[in-house]
Amino acid sequence: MPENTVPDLEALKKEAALRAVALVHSGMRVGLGTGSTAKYAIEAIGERVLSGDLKGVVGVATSDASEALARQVGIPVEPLDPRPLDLAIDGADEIDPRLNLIKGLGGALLREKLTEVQARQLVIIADQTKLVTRLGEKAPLPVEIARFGFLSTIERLRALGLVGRLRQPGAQPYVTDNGNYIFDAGLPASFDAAAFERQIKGTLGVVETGFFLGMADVAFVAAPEGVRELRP
Ligand SMILES: O=C(CO)[C@H](O)[C@H](O)COP(=O)(O)O
Repeated sequence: MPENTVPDLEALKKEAALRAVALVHSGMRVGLGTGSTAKYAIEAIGERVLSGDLKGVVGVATSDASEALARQVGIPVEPLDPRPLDLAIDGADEIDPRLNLIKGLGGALLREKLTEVQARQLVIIADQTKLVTRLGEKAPLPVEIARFGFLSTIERLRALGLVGRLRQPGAQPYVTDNGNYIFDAGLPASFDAAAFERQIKGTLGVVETGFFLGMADVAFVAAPEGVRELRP
């Protein structure tokens, strides 16, 4: 690529998505992620379903938006049940060198975690801007909290040292598919992610955090030089 050329992020996201979709085979139950990168994967699975290349594939969607898109592109969708998923494909907001993740800037963290924890293989797709040396470097940690008493929950989170704000894109707070709010928390420069996760999850009013620790099996990360396959 010539110097000073800005990489086309959408093209990179699509390249990463196509690498993941190559892992989908007929008969699989596949977790369908949420966000602008996962969208390319859902569209590509749909194309393979419609062309007859993939038969008997069923999607389990991680958001209302992904479910609508999946149905639109021809992927049969089922609700999550206790059976394992063969594969889940999703984007991420940050990916550290051990493939620990921050997810949830798209607001779907709870359904993503519920779905992806049941996947035999969690495949992350991203462009290179999502790589970080430590979680919290670029993105806040989304924390899904109950609406009832949310100001009290936020006080409790602040008492843990989390500096942040309620997600509020307009006049009203952002509401997740589950009817909850999101507190976007800046993370300290140094912390033990697993211990911090337990502490935040143990806070009254917290529903789930955007830490996805030890969950990803592989990440396809696209850069102008090509797609890298990263493993923990
Ligand atoms: O966690 C997510 C949604 O809850 C997304 O996977 C994450 O925000 C990445 O999205 P994008 O591919 O649009 O950058």
